[in-house]
Amino acid sequence: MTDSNKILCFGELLLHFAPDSEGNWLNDQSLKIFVGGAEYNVASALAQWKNPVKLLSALPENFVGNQLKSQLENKGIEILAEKNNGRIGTFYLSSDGDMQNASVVYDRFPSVFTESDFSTFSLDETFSEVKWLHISTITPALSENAYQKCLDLMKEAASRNITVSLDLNYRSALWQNRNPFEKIIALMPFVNVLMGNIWSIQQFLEIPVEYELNGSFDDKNLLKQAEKSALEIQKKFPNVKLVANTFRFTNGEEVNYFATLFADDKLLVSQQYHSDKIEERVGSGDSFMAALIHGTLKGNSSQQILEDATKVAFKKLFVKGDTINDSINIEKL
Ligand SMILES: O=C(O)C(=O)C[C@H](O)[C@H](O)CO
Repeated sequence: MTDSNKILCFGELLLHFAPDSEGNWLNDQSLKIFVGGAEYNVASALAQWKNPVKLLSALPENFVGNQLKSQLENKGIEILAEKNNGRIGTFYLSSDGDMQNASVVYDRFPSVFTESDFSTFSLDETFSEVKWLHISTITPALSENAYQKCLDLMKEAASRNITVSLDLNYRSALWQNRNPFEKIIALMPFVNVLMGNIWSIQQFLEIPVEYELNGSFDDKNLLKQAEKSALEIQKKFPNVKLVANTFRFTNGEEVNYFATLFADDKLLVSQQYHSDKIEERVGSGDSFMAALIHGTLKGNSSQQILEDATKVAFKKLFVKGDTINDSINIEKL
């Protein structure tokens, strides 16, 4: 029997158009394009660190789809691609923009992913050699089929003893006029590793931020709240073994960054990082998630997992594009 050692990620592959914010790209007739998508970003980092990875996604049946497929394969990502005549989803975000605010323009409805019924691959094929499943809260927001597939994959993973991770990343443009609570709460019983922050936990799981916070990154109440939220999560969902929180405080170009990990009934706190100038606001959380998966699968201590993931995520703030590059080697941070 072959050992199960693959990480399966499920999510939409996107093209990210990154114009400069002054609009010079129009005169220059030149636009930066990155390949993105939260789960793809995780898969890409994991593959770069030599983990066997599969991505369940969707690709159009045209040369764009074929070229993307080759690109992924060259990176060492095995792709299970649903196919139809749709187009690849895209988003526009200027080179200094932030996914979390209104500056992102999505153009992904419909797309080959949002139109898919995800029926091409059987569960046996999808889960063959898999030991970890990763999904983010972006995917269940995309279509009823995508949400249903998240639920089916998570249920199946739990029944096969496959670890399940969920990144609680909130994209307001995707949940307009909808409360995500009901959908996300239905996924939670199958989750073992959760990543987010005290505010996304409040947003998705309705576990409130109760401590008064003064807005500064060294407010001790942030830690008290991180512990309280994690305890509450474990009370409601005992299968959750790890809860990671990232704390990114940006003020203009300046950034302060640290993270926490609740593991074995204890809140661990990482080293703090500071820079006067942030270079890239996209993909840092995804690189944190990838490092969390990598370190857990390697059997590293919880404190080392946390320190490595925090350092990776901080370094990603200086790497352009949605994914990490060779400058971030988790074995030599
Ligand atoms: O917003 C989305 O749906 C994306 O997946 C795009 C980005 O790559 C992702 O948000 C970065 O975390």
